Amino acid sequence: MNVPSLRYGENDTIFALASGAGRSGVAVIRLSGPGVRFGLETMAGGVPEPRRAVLRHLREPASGEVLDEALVLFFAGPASFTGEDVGEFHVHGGRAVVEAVLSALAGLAGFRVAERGEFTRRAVGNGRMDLTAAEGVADLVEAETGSQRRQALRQAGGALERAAADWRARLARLLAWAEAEIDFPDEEDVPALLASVRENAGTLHGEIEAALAGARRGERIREGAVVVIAGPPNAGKSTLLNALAQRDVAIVSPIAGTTRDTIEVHLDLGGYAVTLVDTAGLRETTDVVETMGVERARASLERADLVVWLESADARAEPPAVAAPLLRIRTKDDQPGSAAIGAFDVSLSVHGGTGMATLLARLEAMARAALEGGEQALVTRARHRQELEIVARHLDIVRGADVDTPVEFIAEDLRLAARAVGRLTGRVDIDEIYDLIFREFCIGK
Ligand SMILES: Nc1nc2c(c(=O)[nH]1)N(C=O)[C@@H](CNc1ccc(C(=O)N[C@@H](CCC(=O)O)C(=O)O)cc1)CN2
Ligand SMILES: Nc1nc2c(ncn2[C@@H]2O[C@H](COP(=O)(O)OP(=O)(O)OP(=O)(O)O)[C@@H](O)[C@H]2O)c(=O)[nH]1
Ligand SMILES: [Mg+2]
Repeated sequence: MNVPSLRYGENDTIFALASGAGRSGVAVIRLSGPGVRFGLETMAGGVPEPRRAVLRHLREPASGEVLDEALVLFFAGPASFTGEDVGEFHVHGGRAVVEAVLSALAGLAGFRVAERGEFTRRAVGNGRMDLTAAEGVADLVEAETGSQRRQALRQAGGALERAAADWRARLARLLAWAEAEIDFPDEEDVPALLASVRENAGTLHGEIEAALAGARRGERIREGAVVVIAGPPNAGKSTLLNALAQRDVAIVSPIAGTTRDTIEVHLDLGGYAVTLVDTAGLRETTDVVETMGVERARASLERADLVVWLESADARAEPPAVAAPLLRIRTKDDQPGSAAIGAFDVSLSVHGGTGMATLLARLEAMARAALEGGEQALVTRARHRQELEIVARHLDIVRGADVDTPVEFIAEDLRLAARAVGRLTGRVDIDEIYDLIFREFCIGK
């Protein structure tokens, strides 16, 4: 069925610089929409054979001036990234070249600059991928570590999309059984039918719970694990942050209470993304600004996946109780009196250059222990987890239904479960919505 489009600008031909902003060797300008053939004819003198790169002069349509010599590509819809006709100009990456080609495109009738994510949005709208795969594409562009890249690639390739489509189809089948029972009640079959619906709901429930079990690791891989450096003032926290970041991020000084704001640095720890947070030294103080810093430090400790607690001979304190695992570090072990510090996991001196390899190895091992396997997780965002928790809740009710449960209730839980999967994938079944509306009508109306 052809549903008329209500989205503004959906029939425009969109274009954008697809490669990064700024000077580069080659820049890719991508076009998508019904006007692509016209655009290629007007600016490149013709439409290349699909999926074959050709070298062409790009011309300013009005003046005929040659703007660049470029590689030109054409992908005929629907076999393209967006599902529409797609064109590409691979131009020399200078600012003036890119600017001239973009402004020539802007002058073509029906052409406009693409909005953020609009190419992928059209791919979803044209059924090329679902929302979870589109999120995977976004994650692939953002990926900073190997594990993030592998996770995003799986998701962009449809790992969650396929699982969700399967869950959805099975829910629809269970719903059809339940609804047949509502419309054509046949007393004798009820117990057998109910047993079968319950059993199938139980199997589905198990699969959703298994997906949810990997959610924490999946989300941590994507967002990065949070490692908080904490300890008393002057313990060498900012010095350690700078050493791990291999750049001068935080101010270091012999004055206790130097750091006030929390300072975040993104690190690749053995292939895993980690956000390293430097915090204000914990102590009671009358300084208003430092007090705010200490409050921020305590808030960071609460969201930590790992706390790295620092102490030195000239800065001693017992760690506070925290939920996350805690690694105790003795710093400045080049200082006299260091031996007096009792229990610790790693001893190091940033100035002396000792113990750093041991600390890094410990951090990598802890990151691996906490995140390994997370790249295979189906659930990589809170959004996925929340929808699947709704699905699991309704399936749990269905699998526990007894003979007295009205079949209408079972159908309703199945419907709510299916709807949550629909929100997850962004594929809301039009037939289902029609069914919901027209079921209220009577036959013959
Ligand atoms: N130059 C260029 N490189 C790029 C992209 C692009 O759009 N342009 N991509 C964009 O993000 C990624 C590649 N992704 C793509 C995904 C699907 C299709 C495509 O044409 N799909 C058709 C045909 C499939 C086939 O031949 O196997 C289809 O799905 O029907 C193209 C690129 C990364 N590299
Ligand atoms: N001897 C020695 N001194 C160090 C070492 N690491 C840091 N320091 C010194 O210790 C002092 C405090 O270092 P910071 O890194 O600013 O300490 P901090 O824990 O961030 O302190 P606050 O931000 O005030 O909480 C500075 O004078 C550093 O040079 C080390 O390995 N050996
Ligand atoms: Mg500091």
